[in-house]
Amino acid sequence: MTTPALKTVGLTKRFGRHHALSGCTLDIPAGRVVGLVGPNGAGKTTLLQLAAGMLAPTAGTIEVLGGHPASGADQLGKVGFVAQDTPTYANLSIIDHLRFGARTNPHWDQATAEKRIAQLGLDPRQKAGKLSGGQRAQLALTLAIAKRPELLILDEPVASLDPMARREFMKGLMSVTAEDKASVILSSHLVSDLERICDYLVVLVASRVQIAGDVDDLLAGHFRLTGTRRELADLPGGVEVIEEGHTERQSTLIVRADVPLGSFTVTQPTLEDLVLAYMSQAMSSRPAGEPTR
Ligand SMILES: Nc1ncnc2c1ncn2[C@@H]1O[C@H](COP(=O)(O)OP(=O)(O)OP(=O)(O)O)[C@@H](O)[C@H]1O
Repeated sequence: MTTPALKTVGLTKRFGRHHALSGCTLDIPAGRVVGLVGPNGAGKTTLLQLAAGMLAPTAGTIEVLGGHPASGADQLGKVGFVAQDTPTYANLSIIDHLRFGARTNPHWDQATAEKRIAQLGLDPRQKAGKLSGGQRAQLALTLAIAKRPELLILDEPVASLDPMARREFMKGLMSVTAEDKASVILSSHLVSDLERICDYLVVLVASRVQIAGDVDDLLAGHFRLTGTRRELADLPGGVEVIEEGHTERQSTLIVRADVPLGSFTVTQPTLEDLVLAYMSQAMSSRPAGEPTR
């Protein structure tokens, strides 16, 4: 069996009395592009920072590529991390950033870094402080890619980008994953940002993992049922209702099922339908009055 990219058991992070991440258990195979989706404050950054070794767990365990996060030079060299605010040094030029990368990373790939900067049309002498938000995000991604990491962790990499820049960023990322076979974990509020490139999905809401798995398996195991309330009242065993919506004439259910549903009107939900269903299930099962943070 190959070593998982990320394995957590009961991983929990508290800040004071507040749970930012609760009992998170994941076993994500290597070689995947993983979408970590959840609303504001769900715990996405906390999980990614635990994986990057920037935070220590309160309870539970976490392994990244079979090792402890940030446990030494070897482990640090295997993981590239781009934080949410895509930090760069404002007074250093792009070329200085590449020099710094070359000096601090044992597997640094200068040719790839220079090629990406040229493809992006950036002037290597430009100071990072003078770049736009999107260009800075591209520079931070270039630095992370040129490390040649086995796992690339990107925290909301497209949040500050306009739609064109989003597309360019995702295109760049796709070419990297195709060439390098690296594992990638990237977070977003929106599944629409991720669904074209991710083959594995983790939905995190209110500090808990709601569902995680292979995108194809998730889609194959979930269904949208439509009919009258009466028709849908009597579901067979093995069907779990994730979300339900009713109008006077028609009811719609998103269900998870491992039994035939031949007697119902069944269509295939999109990945976005599925994520929204799990998000609303998690929000509605939160006890009344429980704060979101
Ligand atoms: N250093 C900290 N001290 C106290 N609370 C924190 C700290 N970092 C995060 N939190 C809290 O933990 C929860 C999870 O935060 P986190 O940043 O992981 O969420 P997120 O899913 O990344 O949110 P967003 O999409 O808004 O970036 C939030 O309620 C946040 O306020």
